[in-house]
Amino acid sequence: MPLLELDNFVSGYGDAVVIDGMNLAINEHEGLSVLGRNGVGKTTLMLSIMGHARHVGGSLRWNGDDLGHVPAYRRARLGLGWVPQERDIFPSLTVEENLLVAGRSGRFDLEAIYRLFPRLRQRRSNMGGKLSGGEQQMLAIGRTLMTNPKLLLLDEPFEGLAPVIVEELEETLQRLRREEGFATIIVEQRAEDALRLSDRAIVLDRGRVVLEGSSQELLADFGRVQEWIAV
Ligand SMILES: Nc1ncnc2c1ncn2[C@@H]1O[C@H](COP(=O)(O)OP(=O)(O)OP(=O)(O)O)[C@@H](O)[C@H]1O
Repeated sequence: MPLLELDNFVSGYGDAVVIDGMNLAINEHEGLSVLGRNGVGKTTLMLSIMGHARHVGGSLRWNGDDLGHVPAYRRARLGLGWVPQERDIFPSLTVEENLLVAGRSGRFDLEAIYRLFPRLRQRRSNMGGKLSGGEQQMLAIGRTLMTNPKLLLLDEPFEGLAPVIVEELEETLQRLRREEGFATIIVEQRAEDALRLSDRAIVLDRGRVVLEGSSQELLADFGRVQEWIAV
């Protein structure tokens, strides 16, 4: 049974439909990239999975259970770990406090996060608002890992970061997948980076899947992806 399954799923905001009949299944340990131009609905898909957009039709299942009427805060408790594009770090809490407020018992505790991101250990007493963009992103990921999720949803984790930091983060995300077996969904403008981090990808246009395939396949035939994502 898939970990997460969308069946003819429709969602949006108010009267506006953004995700328009999506079929998608993600298995445990699987990595999926969600690609597409600005405004095609990538973030809305993540927000819908987390319960922050209006569910209009179709179904959304988690481990086979219908999530349709489950409020957002309970979805996080069920093992859906969301790392928002805005990162949402508490600026007046320290790095360590930012991590501890999210903590729930499980494999990932403070020590595990500091092993994964040694830079956060060095910065443990710094205020969240005083971190560089890369450190903020590490903290955002670390904080979500503290909830011990089964599925990690990352919205443009590399946005605005220097290439050397992107490389460091990519390595860490690879390790997480390989060693910890996380299922991940990654929304990214940098399509090639995302494809290298995933098993499979979908390309969206106007709230629908217009292209899908294994990441290897799509990397080998990247021109087809670019037809849909080039601006
Ligand atoms: N809170 C909202 N209320 C109403 N419409 C919204 C809201 N957020 C997004 N939209 C609209 O939904 C559509 C899809 O936006 P979404 O942010 O999901 O796209 P995206 O593919 O993630 O783009 P980006 O790469 O710019 O983040 C857009 O037309 C956008 O204007």
